[in-house]
Amino acid sequence: MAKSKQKPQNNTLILQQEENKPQEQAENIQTQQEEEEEEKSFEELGVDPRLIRALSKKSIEKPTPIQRVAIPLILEGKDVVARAKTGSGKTFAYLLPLLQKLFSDMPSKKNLAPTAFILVPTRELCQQLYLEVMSLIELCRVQLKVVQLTSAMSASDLKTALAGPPDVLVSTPACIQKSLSNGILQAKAIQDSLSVLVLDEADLLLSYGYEDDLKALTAHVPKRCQCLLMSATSSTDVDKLKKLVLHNPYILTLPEVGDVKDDIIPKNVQQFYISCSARDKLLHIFALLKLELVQKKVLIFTNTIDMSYRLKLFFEQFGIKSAVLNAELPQNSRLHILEEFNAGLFDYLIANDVNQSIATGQNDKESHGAGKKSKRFPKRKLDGEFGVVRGIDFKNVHTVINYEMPQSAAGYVHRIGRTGRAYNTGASVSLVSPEEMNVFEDIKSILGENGGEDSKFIAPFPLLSKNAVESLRYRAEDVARSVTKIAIKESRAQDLRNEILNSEKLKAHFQDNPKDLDLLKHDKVLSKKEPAPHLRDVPEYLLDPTTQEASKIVKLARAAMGNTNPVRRKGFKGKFRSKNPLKTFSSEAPKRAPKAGMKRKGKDKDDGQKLKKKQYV
Ligand SMILES: Nc1ncnc2c1ncn2[C@@H]1O[C@H](COP(=O)(O)OP(=O)(O)OP(=O)(O)O)[C@@H](O)[C@H]1O
Repeated sequence: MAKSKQKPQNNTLILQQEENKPQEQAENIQTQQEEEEEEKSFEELGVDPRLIRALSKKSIEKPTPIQRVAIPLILEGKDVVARAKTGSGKTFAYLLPLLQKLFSDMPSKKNLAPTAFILVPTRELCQQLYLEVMSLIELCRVQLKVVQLTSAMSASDLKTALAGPPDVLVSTPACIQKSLSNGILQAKAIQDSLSVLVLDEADLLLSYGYEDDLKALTAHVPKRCQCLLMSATSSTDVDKLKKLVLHNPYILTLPEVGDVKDDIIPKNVQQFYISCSARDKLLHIFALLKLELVQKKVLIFTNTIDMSYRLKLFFEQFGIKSAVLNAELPQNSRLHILEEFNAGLFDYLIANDVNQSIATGQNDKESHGAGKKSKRFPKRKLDGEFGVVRGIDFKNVHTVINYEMPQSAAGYVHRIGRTGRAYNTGASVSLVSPEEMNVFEDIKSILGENGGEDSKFIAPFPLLSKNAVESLRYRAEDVARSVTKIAIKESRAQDLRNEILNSEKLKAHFQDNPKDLDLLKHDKVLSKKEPAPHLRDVPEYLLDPTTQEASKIVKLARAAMGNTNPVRRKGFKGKFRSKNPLKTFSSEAPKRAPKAGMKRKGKDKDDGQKLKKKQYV
């Protein structure tokens, strides 16, 4: 297959890879697009007015570069591979034309399988995507049936979901394979009905272990089916998938995606680092948060689940409320934590993004051990379909903190990509210990650093002075000592038990009230030891003027961005109390967590204790 010449455009590089098309034609496409595409509106791209109105209700007015190029091609029915950085709007780039096609060619009543499959690597993405599609359809007031499959579904659930059949199916490849092998989905029906196949987050599909599932499916994908492949990075896995499913695709690559520096990280994300010993990391993160030197909301990454709980327990002693998200929690809880965080119910989320099943080589993607209970104690199996970072659209994250460095540049890119989404700005702060310097140097060089020199792209964090850090050392170290291994173990087990109980109730409740979120709090206090009141505030005499100034600047910037209040979802509160099946929990329903530094009265001192009582009576 001959590759055509590469030619950079304003925002997009198009590589034409069609065997049958002469080079000349490829270039014509480039030139034409070069002139026209730059400032096109959704309307000019040919997007259906109903979809444009729906986007407008989501405050989305103009297309992103990848959308400008991809939408017309997909509307024309072309196979497309789109590679664009995280947060560049790839989802709408395929979803808008896909839905538009379904609006105009209403699927045939004779279809025995869905018209469109959207395959993603994790359940979190399935859920997020499903909600996105549903919300567009509702806003457009069009009758289309969309379902998501999860591997927790029994054969009869799958059968019910696929009855009809739905027009759009959102799933992981494993669930499709399960349905095929159970005879719930017929290969012949797929051959007759499938018109569009989307592989989203394609760079991750193979690394999550779906190669065999995909091969089994692609054997039945008809030649006429339009195939779309979306990816944040380019890799051999993407190439493999491309060969597996696509016929003469148009390859769209934003120039940012590649192997040069200011590439895959959005330009609107400022990257910083702080160099400190592993032992001093707690002290530094405490200073960053307590002195308010970073903008909220903050997403904090660790490499182990225990470290996430260590941080949470440490923060609690200073009145900083946070929630932990990890692969061992039940799926409903994880989805709910994500939704609450996105809705602005708490400001600090501590996430662990190491995919243990991949790390240990164990293929656990069909397992739901986290949701199973042994008689005495929940069995801690990790969920291999869990994807906390990859592709998840965290809303309004202004700062990403790498409390521990990721293992690879790709991991770094995916973590940092959770802020600065679309046209927003964001910042990242990486705490780098001497032991992590090698991986940090690798990341810098892969991102285009010129060896050894101080980074222009990942700069030293300027707002935290040595004095400010040292003034907090005593209290930070004192509290750090109290967060023992046993305390971490107990809290982790307690959180898991709570969440398993919650998860059952959540599942039942959300089946009836899919929009209710305000049910359970995930940022509840886990410490047995009550936080000492004097630790909640940093006394004035400990603050040096430079730090106070820095903190003011951050606050001013936040105010200028209109980010002083947490984002709350419309219609979020009080709608369901009367028929809330979680009555036992309603008294625990999230009051706003007190702002850091605000004193609380004795009554709501220990939410963890109260919750425990309610749950175990
Ligand atoms: N044209 C647009 N204008 C403003 N915001 C947009 C636009 N298109 C998408 N968005 C928003 O940008 C955010 C990121 O979009 P999306 O999740 O599609 O990015 P992505 O490229 O798929 O990222 P990732 O590779 O991390 O999955 C979403 O919140 C989405 O609603």
